[in-house]
Amino acid sequence: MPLQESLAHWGESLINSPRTIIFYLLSALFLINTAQRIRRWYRLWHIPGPWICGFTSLWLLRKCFGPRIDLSWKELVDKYGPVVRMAPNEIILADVDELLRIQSPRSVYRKDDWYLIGQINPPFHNLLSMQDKDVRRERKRKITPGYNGRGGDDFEQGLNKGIARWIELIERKYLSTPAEGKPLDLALHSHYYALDSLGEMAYSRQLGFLESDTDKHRILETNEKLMPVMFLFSNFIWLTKYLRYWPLVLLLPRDGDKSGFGAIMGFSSSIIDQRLAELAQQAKPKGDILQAFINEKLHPDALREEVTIQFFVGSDTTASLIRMTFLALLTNPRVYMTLQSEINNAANLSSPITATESRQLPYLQAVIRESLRFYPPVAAGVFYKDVPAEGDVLCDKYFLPGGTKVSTIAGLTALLRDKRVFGEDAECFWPERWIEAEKLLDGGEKLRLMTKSLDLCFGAGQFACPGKGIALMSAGKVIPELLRRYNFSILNPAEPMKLRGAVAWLAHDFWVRVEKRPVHITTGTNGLSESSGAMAREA
Ligand code: HEM
Repeated sequence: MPLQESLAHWGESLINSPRTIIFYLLSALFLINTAQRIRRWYRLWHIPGPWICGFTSLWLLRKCFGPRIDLSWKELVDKYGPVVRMAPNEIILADVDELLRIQSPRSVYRKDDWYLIGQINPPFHNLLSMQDKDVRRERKRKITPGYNGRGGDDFEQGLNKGIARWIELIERKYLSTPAEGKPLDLALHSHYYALDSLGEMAYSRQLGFLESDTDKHRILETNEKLMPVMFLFSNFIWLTKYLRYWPLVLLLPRDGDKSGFGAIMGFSSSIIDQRLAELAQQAKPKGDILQAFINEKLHPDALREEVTIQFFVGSDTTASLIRMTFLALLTNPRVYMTLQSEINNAANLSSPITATESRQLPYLQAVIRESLRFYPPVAAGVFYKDVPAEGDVLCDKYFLPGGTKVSTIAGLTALLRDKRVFGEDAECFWPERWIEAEKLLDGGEKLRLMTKSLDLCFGAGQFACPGKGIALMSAGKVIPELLRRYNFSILNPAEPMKLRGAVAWLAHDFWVRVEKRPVHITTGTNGLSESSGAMAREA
């Protein structure tokens, strides 16, 4: 009896004390959480990686706040091998053949919810944010002709206008003399150039960044603030889903915004409406990307999404390629001088240099390839693909159950600095490696291996970037045109540029001094003379 009584008393006190109830509830939650974590750890226990990454995403979270997450991923690959666990369900893959296999047109891997960060205008989707394989294939089929220049216009016309405006701006405001220095921020201006020339190629309009020399609609300022947030969200997919709901949806750009990419969206919408109205009045079709999309009978909603996404994915990346090439040149005087003399010695170059001429300058092409290798423009993005439901085996060794997220970009920096492929000096910027590889008497094998890795900068197979040709043409024309006209030097050698990886590279304060070179440029086939101001204004 006394025992029964004391047990009943103990039971009562357990239930009656609120503190005790809270204690038991918290303990139960803790046990459930621990059990879940152990279950998640066990799913991929056989994948190498830091032990903490098997239980929590804290490692990834911490790296998201650092400036160079790509180098942290490389360290993991160097230490653990080509398949590494970086979070409980997230894998880095750094094997070229496996990356090509899982992205091939027949692969049943699909885009993960990570791509929802590319859905700039919910509920509508663009090619980047679409996940359904069949819907994507159909959309890509329709938009590819536009990216390949089948709108009719030569993309070069648009690029020439962008180049002319940049030169006109330099001549007007940024030419330094021994008596006076006029610093120019190459980080900012390369982005202005990328946006302006995309405006020309996408819908034959100038966006006016270079002409006004301002961050119109505060696009870049907003981008700079938004990208780190998006980057953080993109690594925590469950958060990304909430981005579609109030109040987080307010962070996303919206058609009609006065600033940020929403302003470009609004501008694109009005241009599309105007173009459709003109065509209805039998106006002569233009030859730009928009026209190519219209020719493929894209719905007006799809037109708006596909035209606008180009500015999100095409401007940061192209600007990054241009500015990182300049950074590499200005910090390697020998490479800089070799390239300048190749340009000086090339006979009868047009002005601006045509895409064909640019492709015929071997050292320039080697410099651009090396710049892509050394600073891949999207090396800080994960671009997860989901393992199909039946699971998959990577590198003949590692079984991944269905639903595991495999990053097809996180392994890129490790691959592009792999000494077995790029040589013992893979950690150095050295364009000659591409020229030397071409000379080897190995039937082109080494060059093929190097190029196979490098091409992964643009994704592959069914996910490959359709803007690759535009980006390479854009950089291939503007870089030599600026180098033949001006001498550039870095103003702050200790920290030439402020850089932070957040999917793309956020760069600012790349201050340089620009001086006119004593070279004579004859008016070439494209009509850009030494004084290009008149042409820029006409354009
Ligand atoms: C150096 C410049 C560029 C680089 C390195 C680059 C790289 C990439 C990468 C890695 C992807 C993602 C592949 C994946 O999902 O796995 C991508 C997708 C895409 N890029 Fe680019 N890009 C560049 C320039 C451009 C330009 C200039 C445009 C447009 C004018 C563009 C348009 C797109 C589009 C629409 C997609 C989505 C493709 C799809 O989902 O099938 N990109 N790009």
